[in-house]
Amino acid sequence: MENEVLLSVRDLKKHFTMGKNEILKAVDGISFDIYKGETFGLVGESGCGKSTAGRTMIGLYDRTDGEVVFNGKDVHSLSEKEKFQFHKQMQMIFQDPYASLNPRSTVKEIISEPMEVHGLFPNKKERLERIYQLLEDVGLNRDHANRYPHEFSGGQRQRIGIARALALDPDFIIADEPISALDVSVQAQVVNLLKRLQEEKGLTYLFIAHDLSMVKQISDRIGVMYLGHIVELTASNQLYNKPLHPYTQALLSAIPIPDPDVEDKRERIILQGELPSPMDPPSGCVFRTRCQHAMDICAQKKPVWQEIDKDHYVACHLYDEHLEGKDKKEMLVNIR
Ligand SMILES: Nc1ncnc2c1ncn2[C@@H]1O[C@H](COP(=O)(O)OP(=O)(O)OP(=O)(O)O)[C@@H](O)[C@H]1O
Repeated sequence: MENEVLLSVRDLKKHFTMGKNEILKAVDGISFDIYKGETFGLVGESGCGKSTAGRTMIGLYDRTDGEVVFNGKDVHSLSEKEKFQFHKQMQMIFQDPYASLNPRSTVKEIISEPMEVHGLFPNKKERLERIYQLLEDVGLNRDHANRYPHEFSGGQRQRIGIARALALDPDFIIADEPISALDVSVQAQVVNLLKRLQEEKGLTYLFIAHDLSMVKQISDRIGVMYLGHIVELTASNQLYNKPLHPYTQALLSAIPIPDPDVEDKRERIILQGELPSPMDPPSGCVFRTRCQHAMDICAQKKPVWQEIDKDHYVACHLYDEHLEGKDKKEMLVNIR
């Protein structure tokens, strides 16, 4: 069956003006499609532009350039009326559920608010029934409705945030590091909940995270971000089994393997130094990975975004056509 595109991002840029003449290129030309019903994972280290990409896609930030097309419409060119409708279809779940829930509101009020704003379930009794249903959908119960956020654990608070995001029955949810602030034991529960809700409600997710191990479990396809760019994009399994970009290889090698025999034998690629600033980005990923050989080429020109295997895209000079034969072999040997 042909994949149906729900959201299409084309050469999207979001730059922040910092000082007089200083521009921070948080997102600097990213392109990908998200298919109906899938989970698209966006991963990369802190500061690479994942959240900014998500916020620009949902229209919380204006774009600097490029476009985001959702259900055939350009998100940044909607009329006020269209915007209102659009916000019903696209929701966001945040990293810190405590900060995103009003501490002075009860759970009932928190979940009710988006419905009130959009005039859904005007009948109070029906709305309350809907709130109870949403609480049950996320593994809480109706007794929780009159309590306040501080009375809940981190995992439960994230469930409240998810219930609120579901209140308008959206098609698409951006989950921005939804499990990073939670205990490891609770993380899997929230991931399982998100998966179950996806199946039950036919949801499409953009799942933003810095931790590749968890992203693998939930994502169908993954885009790897580095300093405002996507450097590799493919199906989740393919990315784990055959990572092409040295940066992806380095991120993967940082994930611990539970089997000590395998863990002892494998070679780790350590990312070197602090993550460089997008205010003053280096050319390529050479300072973070071991790809010393590509340094000269990266400084000269940006690598081309190309499909190396079926549905497996990468932007890296290691895969340039002109680098056939000995040069290419040498470079590949040096990063593996
Ligand atoms: N509103 C803003 N104004 C100015 N700079 C910003 C703003 N939001 C983000 N940035 C900068 O843009 C860059 C990308 O930040 P962003 O939060 O998108 O990265 P991230 O990959 O989501 O990282 P994290 O996981 O730490 O949130 C960073 O250098 C950040 O300081």
